[in-house]
Amino acid sequence: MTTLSLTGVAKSFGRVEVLRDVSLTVPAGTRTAVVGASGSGKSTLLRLIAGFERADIGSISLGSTTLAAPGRFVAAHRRGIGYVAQDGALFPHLTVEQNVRFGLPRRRRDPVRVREVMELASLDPELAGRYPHQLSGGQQQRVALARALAPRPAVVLLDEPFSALDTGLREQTRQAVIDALEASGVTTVLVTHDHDEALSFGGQIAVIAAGRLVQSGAPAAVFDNPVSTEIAAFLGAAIVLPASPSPGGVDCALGRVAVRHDRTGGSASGGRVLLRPAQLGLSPANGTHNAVVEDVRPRGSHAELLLRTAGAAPVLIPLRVPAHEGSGYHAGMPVSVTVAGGGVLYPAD
Ligand SMILES: Nc1ncnc2c1ncn2[C@@H]1O[C@H](COP(=O)(O)OP(=O)(O)OP(=O)(O)O)[C@@H](O)[C@H]1O
Repeated sequence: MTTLSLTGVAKSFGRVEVLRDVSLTVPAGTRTAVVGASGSGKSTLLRLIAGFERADIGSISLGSTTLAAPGRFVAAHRRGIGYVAQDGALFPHLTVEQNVRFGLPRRRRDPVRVREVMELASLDPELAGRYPHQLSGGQQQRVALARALAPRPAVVLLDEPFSALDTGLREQTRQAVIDALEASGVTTVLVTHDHDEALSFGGQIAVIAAGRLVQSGAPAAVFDNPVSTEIAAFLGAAIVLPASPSPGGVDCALGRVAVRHDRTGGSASGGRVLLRPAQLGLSPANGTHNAVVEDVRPRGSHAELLLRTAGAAPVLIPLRVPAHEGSGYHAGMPVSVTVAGGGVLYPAD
């Protein structure tokens, strides 16, 4: 178990700056998910840690060993880092067992260790003699993980390892991989563009946007208090409403809301308040209303409602309700929306 640290890392390809001033610490034995939109620089970051690319400036270290810094570069195969690619990158002409064994140095190709890591990755011993094309996508990814874990690396890097799997298999494989990483206690970095995956992967999430690390911390803390409304929307459904100051909070189209976190620096002029759909309660209006149903779309187990807030500057709010509740609403119906808990206040646009 070793701590991975990046300090002030930057990388350009030609004139294109892909990463800028990235600093990140992944404590020994913990898991961090780096999440960002396509092209934000996630894979490049992993490739710099793995030693497949050289940083222009900054340093990367593992415990007390500097892997990369001005004037120093440890080659990829000497870093003690395991890498799992998007498609697993298994050798098609080798069996499962041979693929896993390949992860071990030539003189230490111990069959006991092969069996041990296969078990760690929840791979049935019966699969040992199969070839990659005889496995499901999820099994292939678990073989790739077993191969990466076999030599007991200090760090494992996972580059979108679940993105090619379909929904059910993805969930199942993700949990098997998390369990294997947990049991091996290896320091891990996952990159993904999927916010749910990132929020449920480990103890830390790091959000990257246009090559900059914009926020990092415990997943619940980052989700609860995003640095910007853009990051809030990237991490999950977000409702952002104009807000003016009022005693004990702010006034917005849904009424008075307490401020849970103030990101305006204490501005007395209000701004915009962020709420999450799970905070909203909906009922048919009984007397006063603060919104009107614009549209109802049944979606099997749930219904998607679009609400238009009442008042001078209406805002559209998408909301999900269970199917049996959705049938109680129709377009044009006045409704009462309540807000539980506070919001996060941001400066006006
Ligand atoms: N070897 C390279 N030469 C030139 N440009 C590159 C190279 N590798 C990456 N880039 C560019 O760097 C930017 C970031 O790429 P990167 O693959 O790191 O992003 P990403 O966040 O992993 O994206 P995705 O989720 O789509 O894989 C992109 O604009 C990409 O075109």
